[in-house]
Amino acid sequence: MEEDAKPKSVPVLPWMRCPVDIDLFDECPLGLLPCLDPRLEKALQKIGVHSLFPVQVAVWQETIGPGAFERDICVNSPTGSGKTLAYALPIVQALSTRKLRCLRALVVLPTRDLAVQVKEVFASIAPSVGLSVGLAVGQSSIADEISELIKRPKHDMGVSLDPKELHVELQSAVDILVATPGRLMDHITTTKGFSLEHLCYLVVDETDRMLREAYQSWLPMVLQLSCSNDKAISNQARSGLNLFNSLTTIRRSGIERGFKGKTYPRLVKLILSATLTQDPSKLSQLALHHPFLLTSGDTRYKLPEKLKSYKLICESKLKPLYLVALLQHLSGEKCLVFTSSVESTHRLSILLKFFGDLPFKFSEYSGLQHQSVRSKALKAFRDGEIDVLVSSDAMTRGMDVEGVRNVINYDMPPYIKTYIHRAGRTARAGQSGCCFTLLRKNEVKRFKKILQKANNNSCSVHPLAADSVEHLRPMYSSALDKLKEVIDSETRKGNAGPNLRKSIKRKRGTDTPQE
Ligand SMILES: Nc1ncnc2c1ncn2[C@@H]1O[C@H](COP(=O)(O)OP(=O)(O)OP(=O)(O)O)[C@@H](O)[C@H]1O
Repeated sequence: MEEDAKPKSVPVLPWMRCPVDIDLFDECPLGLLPCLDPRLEKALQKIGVHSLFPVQVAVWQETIGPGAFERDICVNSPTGSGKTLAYALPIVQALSTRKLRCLRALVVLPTRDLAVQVKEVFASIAPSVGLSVGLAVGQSSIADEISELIKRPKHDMGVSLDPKELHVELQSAVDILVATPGRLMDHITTTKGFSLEHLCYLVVDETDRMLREAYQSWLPMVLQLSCSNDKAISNQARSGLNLFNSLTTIRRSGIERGFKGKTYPRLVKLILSATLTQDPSKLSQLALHHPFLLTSGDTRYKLPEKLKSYKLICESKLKPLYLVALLQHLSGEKCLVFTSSVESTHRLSILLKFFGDLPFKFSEYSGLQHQSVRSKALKAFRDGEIDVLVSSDAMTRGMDVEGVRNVINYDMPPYIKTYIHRAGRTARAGQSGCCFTLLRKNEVKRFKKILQKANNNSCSVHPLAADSVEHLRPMYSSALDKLKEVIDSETRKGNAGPNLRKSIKRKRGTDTPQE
C-alpha cells in the first residue's frame, strides 16, 4: 500500500453508500432516447447536441416515465460532464404539458455569470415547447427585472393597468427562473405577484458552495414558501406576498406512500456538483425526499478523463518568470491563470502589463472588479479577443468557456475541491486539456497528497528551458518597480485595498509580488 493511501471513507448517510454509477451509462443518440419530445429533439440538434452524455442519460432515466421524479436527485459528476443539460432537459420536458403559465422551476446558482450561462442553456430549448425562462441576478435594474418576470394585465384598449390601484391579478411571465440567491430574496420580499406557490422543481447547482454560504437564508425561505401547506400559504398571504394571485396549487398532506407528514405534490429537488458534499448537517438543510445519488465511478472526487496534470517547481521569487515563460510556451492557446486571492490577481495582472511585449493578450477577472468590467473581460475571453484570463477563484465554479486548453495554478490550490473546480475549466465535454501547477519545493509533498484524493498519481514535471526564464529577469526587475508605483497611486486614490498595499510592501523584501 502507498505510504499516503488511506482506507476509503464510508459516507455517514446510508443513501450515499450505494449510489448508481454514471460510468455504467453510455452516451445515447437523441433518436434512441425514450419519450423525448420531438420538439426538444429538434431544439437540441439546433444547438449541436446529437446525443446525450452519460450523466444526462442517467438523470433522464430517473425523471421520465412511470415513477418520474419520485425521489430527489443528487448528482456528483466531474466538471464538464454536462450536468446543466442533465437537469434542464427533464425539467423542460416535464413542464412542456403545462396549461397555465406560472413559476414552476427555480434554479439557484452562486454567481451572476454562472446564472447567465445556465439561463442560456434553458433558453435554447424551453421556447420550443412554449416555455418562458427568466433571469433574476441583478444584471439590470429591479424594475426591469420585474417587468420581465411579472405579467402586467392589459386593459381592453391595450393600456397597462396599475395593479396597486386596481384589484387585478398579477401573474408570472416565466415558467422557469434562474437566479442568484440575493436577487431571488429581493423578489421574494418585495416583488408583487412573485410567488413560489406553484413551484414543482428546485435545482441547487454547485450545491456544496450554495450550502456553505447562507446567502440571507434563501433556502429555508424557498422551502417554506414552496412546500407550503395551508398554514404556510396563509402566512404568505398575511405577509402581503402573492396577494393578488388567485391561482392555487393545492398541496395535500400525507396521502401517498412515503409522504407521511409531507405535502403532495411535493417540491422535487435536484442537487448537483463535481464535489458534492457528504456532510449530513449541510445536506439536511435541503430536506431531501428519499434522495437518490448518481455518481461517477467509485471515488468521491474525479477529474475529467482527458485532463493531464503537470507541475513546475521553482523558487518563490521566480514564479512570475516561470509563469511568463510558460505562457510564452503555450502562446496561441486559451489559458486561465488562477491565483489565491483577488489581491494577487490584481497584482499579477499589473505586473504582466509591465513585462513589455508579450505574445499573448490577457485580462484580469476577479471579485475586486465591478461586475460590468468583469463580465466584459469574460466576454472578451469567450470571444477569443484575449488569450489569457488571470483570475481569482470567482471563476472556478461551473464557468464554461469554449476552447480553454490550459489552466495554470499560479498559486497551489489549498484543497482537492479547489483543484477540481479550477482544473475543470479545461478538458470539458470529452475534450483534452492540461493543468499546470507552480510549486515551491516545500509544497510538492502536500500537493501530491491533494492529488491523491482524486486518485491522481501521475503529475509529471513540466520542463522549461532555463534560458526562457533567464532572459526575462531584466524586464522583471523594472516591472516590479512599476508595479509598486501603480499600487502606490491606487492606494492614494483609494482604489487599492489595504491588503494589497501591505502585501506589496511585504513582497518587496522577497523581490516578488507573490507568496
Ligand atoms: N449532450 C451534449 N452534447 C454536446 N455537448 C454537450 C452536451 N451536454 C453538454 N455539452 C457541452 O459540454 C460542456 C460542459 O457542460 P456543463 O457546463 O453542463 O458541465 P458541468 O458538468 O455542469 O460542469 P461544471 O461541473 O464545471 O459546472 C458545455 O459546453 C456544454 O455545451
